[in-house]
Amino acid sequence: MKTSCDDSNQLPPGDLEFSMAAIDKKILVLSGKGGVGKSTAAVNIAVELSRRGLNVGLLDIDLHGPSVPRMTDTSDVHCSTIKDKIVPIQAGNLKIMSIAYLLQDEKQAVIWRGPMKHTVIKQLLGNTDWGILDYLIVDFPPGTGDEPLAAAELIGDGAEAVVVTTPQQVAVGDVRRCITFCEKLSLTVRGIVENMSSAVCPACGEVFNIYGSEGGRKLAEETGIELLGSIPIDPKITAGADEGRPISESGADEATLKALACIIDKLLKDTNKTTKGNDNMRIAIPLADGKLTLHFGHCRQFAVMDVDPENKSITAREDMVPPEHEPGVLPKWLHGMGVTHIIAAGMGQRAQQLFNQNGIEVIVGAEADTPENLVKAFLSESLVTGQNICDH
Ligand SMILES: Nc1ncnc2c1ncn2[C@@H]1O[C@H](COP(=O)(O)OP(=O)(O)OP(=O)(O)O)[C@@H](O)[C@H]1O
Repeated sequence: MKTSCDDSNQLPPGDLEFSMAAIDKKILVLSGKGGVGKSTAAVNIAVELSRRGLNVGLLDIDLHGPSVPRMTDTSDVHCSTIKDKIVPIQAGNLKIMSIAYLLQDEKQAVIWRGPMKHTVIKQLLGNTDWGILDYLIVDFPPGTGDEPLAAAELIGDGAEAVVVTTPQQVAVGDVRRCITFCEKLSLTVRGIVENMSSAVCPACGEVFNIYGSEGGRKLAEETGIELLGSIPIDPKITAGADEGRPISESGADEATLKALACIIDKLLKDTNKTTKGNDNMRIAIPLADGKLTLHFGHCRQFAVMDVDPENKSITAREDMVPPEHEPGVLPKWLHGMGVTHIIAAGMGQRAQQLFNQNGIEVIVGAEADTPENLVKAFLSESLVTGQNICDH
């Protein structure tokens, strides 16, 4: 995988909440035990999603055995920081960050105590310059102990889990413990990946279900959680991972590639990105005294209006306090909340560009009025817009 350290698209320092708000979907890849293929699943899900044109982050917080650098051929890379932000490794539209990039030697993390681990995980999440992402795939520490618990809490609301298991594990309690762990944290379990489910004959390509073929399906039925796919044992996966190649570049068997494609299709199937962007509309209006402010740069509140464009009606309103105004922060914050339009009185060209880069359409020159009146006028195409009085 060809990589470089990305020093473009710098964002100003922000905290964990703001970094996470700019990421549409967070998928935590979990397993009840080590060695079942959790990192393999995390790396390949991230790579495949990025190959489908999505902006993806891959974060490895498996402190005791970070495998992502080896699997992505980035073991020799050391990360730089710019303006307090750690610059992730960039491979196309995939951004990779691993605890291993920050360690002087591999064993360093193993001796850290709980609070130190917590601080490092927080830094990796909040201080990495992820920018705007469609997906962040997180390779979690195995098990359901304190480390994964603390990490899941840091990532916060709205994350989903993918549980990786093997046919042997399906039969024991580890997977169920993982599911209980997710329930306790109110984490949605997006699906189960059954790994090493069968073996492919290298001579004829026939698939043998060494452990029987029903384990994953039965577990899915029993728990009501979708079986995303069953990946066979394929020596090409092991060899590819050791050479830093994802499954799709490892010469893996047809059955393996199909299984991986099935997992990605299912993950994307009901990804409702439209709720945050395409069909629905979310209009943000900077406020002062309940009306559109003429001083955008100083506004202390935004009305965020959900709109049904078909019926030209307002479906919800939420008033939000923005973070401190620093270049690039507001567009990122509003994008993270799924805002598609902003109605302002005046705005500088540079700020407009930043909003546009974040997929937010800017309407300038509106007059001080209530958010409801402005949005109704906008929807009926009667919004009066005059001069763009830029107030910086
Ligand atoms: N389906 C598969 N076929 C063949 N080899 C596989 C398969 N899945 C994973 N492996 C190999 O098994 C080993 C363990 O996989 P991996 O590191 O992904 O597991 P893990 O659950 O993340 O382990 P740990 O918790 O120790 O990090 C790796 O060498 C990997 O290449």
